[in-house]
Amino acid sequence: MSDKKIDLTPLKKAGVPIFFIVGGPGSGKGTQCEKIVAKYGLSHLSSGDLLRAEVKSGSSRGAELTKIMEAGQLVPLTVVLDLIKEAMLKEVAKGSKGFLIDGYPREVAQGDQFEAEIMPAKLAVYFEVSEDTLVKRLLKRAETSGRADDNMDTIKKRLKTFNEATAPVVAHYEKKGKLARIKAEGTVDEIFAEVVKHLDKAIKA
Ligand SMILES: Nc1ncnc2c1ncn2[C@H]1C[C@H](O)[C@@H](COP(=O)(O)OP(=O)(O)OP(=O)(O)O)O1
Ligand SMILES: Nc1ncnc2c1ncn2[C@H]1C[C@H](O)[C@@H](COP(=O)(O)O)O1
Ligand SMILES: [Mg+2]
Repeated sequence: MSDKKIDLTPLKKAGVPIFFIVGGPGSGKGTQCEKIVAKYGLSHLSSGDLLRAEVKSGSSRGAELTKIMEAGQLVPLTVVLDLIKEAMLKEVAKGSKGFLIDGYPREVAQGDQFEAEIMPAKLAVYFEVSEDTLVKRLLKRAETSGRADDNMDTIKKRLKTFNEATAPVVAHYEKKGKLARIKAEGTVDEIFAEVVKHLDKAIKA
């Protein structure tokens, strides 16, 4: 990352569809995105994965990012948005058919800034899952994930951040008529069947 302005012309010219994928920690965003990629061939960019890669790269801000993520808090908007822009540009250069932006927006301002600077999203897909289920899934994932934030202490903090900062995102896109609210307590395939209904409709529109 640098302070240089990112030239978004190729991304804007591509004009491909963009879907925001929103949900609490462990709601199944990554799991469903994998299935969407397999069916629709869209490019999947997870803001959390991009941040973890940035930490792994050993960049100067890695230590600062680790601290924020282990505290279950949100990293600054410009840091995430710049990582997403760079990743989108790389995908567009490879001929991307469209994007799943997983874990973004985490706060209303993130969505507004993304849409103002890049392009409006077609739809925000929201996976609605109870806190009990989220905790169960994350504790199970903790057995194998190696993720520093898959522990009870950080999970509680991530849920608090979700309720305070991200729940308003859901209301924001609902008000704009751009929200697909999907009850996501069932099996992966049951949830995916609902996802397909919404994506097919949005892609045709
Ligand atoms: N429908 C489901 N039923 C049971 N387990 C599921 C379901 N969907 C996903 N999982 C599992 C897979 C993972 O171990 C865990 C969390 O799913 P995952 O796709 O990683 O969530 P996520 O991407 O929303 O979480 P995070 O925000 O932490 O990255 O739950
Ligand atoms: N869009 C984001 N804004 C701020 N912080 C973010 C964003 N996406 C991820 N993060 C940080 C905070 C999260 O707790 C961790 C892990 O993200 P995840 O999507 O759960 O993998 O990264
Ligand atoms: Mg994920």
